[in-house]
Formats: sequence, structure tokens, C-alpha cells
Amino acid sequence: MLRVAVPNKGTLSGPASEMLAEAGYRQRHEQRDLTVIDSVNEVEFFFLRPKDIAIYVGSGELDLGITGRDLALDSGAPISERLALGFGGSTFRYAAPAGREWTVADLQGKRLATSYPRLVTDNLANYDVQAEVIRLDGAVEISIQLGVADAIADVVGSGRTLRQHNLVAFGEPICRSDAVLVERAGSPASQAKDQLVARLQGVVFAQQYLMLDYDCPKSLLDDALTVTPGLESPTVAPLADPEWVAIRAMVSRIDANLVMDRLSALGAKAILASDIRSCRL
Ligand SMILES: Nc1ncnc2c1ncn2[C@@H]1O[C@H](COP(=O)(O)OP(=O)(O)OP(=O)(O)O)[C@@H](O)[C@H]1O
Ligand SMILES: O=P(O)(O)OC[C@H]1O[C@H](OP(=O)(O)OP(=O)(O)O)[C@H](O)[C@@H]1O
Ligand SMILES: [Mg+2]
Repeated sequence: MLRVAVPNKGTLSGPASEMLAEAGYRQRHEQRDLTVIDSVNEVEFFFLRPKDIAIYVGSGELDLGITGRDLALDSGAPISERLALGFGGSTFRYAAPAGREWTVADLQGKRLATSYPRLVTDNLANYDVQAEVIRLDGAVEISIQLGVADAIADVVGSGRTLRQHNLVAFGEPICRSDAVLVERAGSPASQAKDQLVARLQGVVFAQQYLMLDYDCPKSLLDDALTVTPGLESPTVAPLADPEWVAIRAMVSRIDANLVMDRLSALGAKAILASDIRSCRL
């Protein structure tokens, strides 16, 4: 049976379980459950702290795991990424009190609080900067006003927490993170792993696209197909009115409204966009 780690709490937990459920896997109903066996698909899920997942997968005890790229790097565990999952996007950045310009060189000799000490130590070494790294478990943004640090390195999502604490990010991001599916580096391929990867890939892909259906005068077909070339080739179906055709094509979610505007300006009618739940391409 395939053994797969899933975050049991924190930012990645909900979206990770939802994505697995969408891919057809059984997920836990009770927040406190630590394992779920999906006997139909022959997968056992382990609900673990996000920070620990790369360690279990890197040890070879578990076959696959969902975690953050930043967490995986910080663990130092020997894992490799199989798939970026399209949620949990963040940057990991240095930040310090607003009101002056900061550079990484200014961290020399300073106290730097973080929950990701390995990531920070490795990055400081690249700049040849020596700082005292203070390891905290969370709520790192408050450590400066509480007097235990001069600067921090932490996860930035919307940037709201930094602003609330009058901090500014500086320097190049230490890491750009996403939720990722990881496996032990160099582990042998298996059909069971490939199947779970393919199912998740189907959901990730489906979330990036919309299905567009519209009616188009036959005389405008060539122009319309240029606007919606689809992935392989769009479906063109006859309508009861011989002057018109129905077209169905996948479009990238980001571009969907622009594409709909263009089709409308072209003379297309009844333009409908619908979600795709999953796919195999
Ligand atoms: N605000 C955010 N926006 C986007 N991604 C985030 C955000 N906060 C954390 N993450 C990502 O989530 C992962 C860490 O999750 P989280 O911080 O929720 O776990 P945790 O700190 O172990 O749990 P908790 O914060 O509940 O103690 C990292 O990969 C990080 O990049
Ligand atoms: O840029 P923002 O959108 O404001 O998000 C960033 C905050 O979110 C995370 O905190 P989390 O909720 O995981 O709490 P923690 O610091 O205790 O881990 C992260 O550690 C930052 O503090
Ligand atoms: Mg956190």
C-alpha cells in the first residue's frame, strides 16, 4: 500500500486534503485522526506536522508527501519535488523595522529570528554575513518589538503581518515557495506513485483552465479558432441553424475574461465558461 503524508494543520492542510479528495481519495472526517486508509485506491494517508513531512519522506518510511518547498529545504532531508500543486504560494524574506533602507549586509552581527534556521544560515553564508540566528516556532514578526531580535526572516503571503508590525521586507527573496508533492531523492519509480501523481496533476491542471463553450457564425470560424486554439484542437459542432457552429475549447483561467471579451467583440454568442474538476491530458 502506498504511504502518503499530508499536513495535519496550518495553511497547507485544508487545500491539500481538498485536492486529494478531488482526485478521488478518501480523506479524514475527524481533525484529530492521524491516519486514514483508502482501501479502494490502496493508499494510507498519514496526517503529520507540515515541518516533519520532508523528514518522513526523506527517510524512505513514506513514499510521497505534501509540504511547502520552504519547509522541505529547511529540513535538509533528501527529497525531490514531483509536482507543484498550485496553492500555498509565498516568499520567504528578510524583514526589519521600517524607517530606513536595509540590505542583507546590514545583518552582520545582528540577532535574526526565524522558524527556518537552516534556510537562513545557508542564505547568510552566501552573502558572507555572520548573524546570531534565533530559532522561534512561530509569530516571528513580533520578536523585534519584544526585544529578542533586530531583524527576522519569515514567510510572506499577502504582506499583511509585516505591515501590521511596521516591518519592511528587504533583499532578494530567500525562497519562493509553493505546496509541493515530494518523494525521497533517487527513490525508484513505481506504478502506485505514478498513479497518485497523475491524479493530482489532473486536478492541478483542471484548476488552471476553464472550459469555454460558445456559438459562432460559420463565417467567423477561422477568427474564433485563433482566439481559442484549445490545447490540441477545439471541438466544432454543427447547430440546427446551418449558418452557425458551436465551439468548445479549454482556455487558461487567467486569460478567460479577456478571451470572452474578444469572442464577444467578434460576434460570438452564448459564451459560457465552466469549471473543470479534473482531467487527463
Ligand atoms: N500566509 C501564508 N500564505 C501562503 N503560504 C503560507 C502562508 N503561511 C504559511 N504558508 C506556507 O505554509 C507552510 C507552513 O505552513 P504553516 O505556517 O501553516 O505551518 P506551521 O507554521 O507548521 O503551522 P502553524 O502556523 O499552524 O503552527 C509553508 O510552506 C509556508 O510557505
Ligand atoms: O503575509 P501574510 O499573508 O500576513 O502571511 C504571513 C504570515 O502567515 C504565516 O503565519 P502563520 O499563520 O502560519 O502563523 P505562525 O507564524 O505562527 O506560523 C507566516 O509565518 C507569517 O506570519
Ligand atoms: Mg506558520
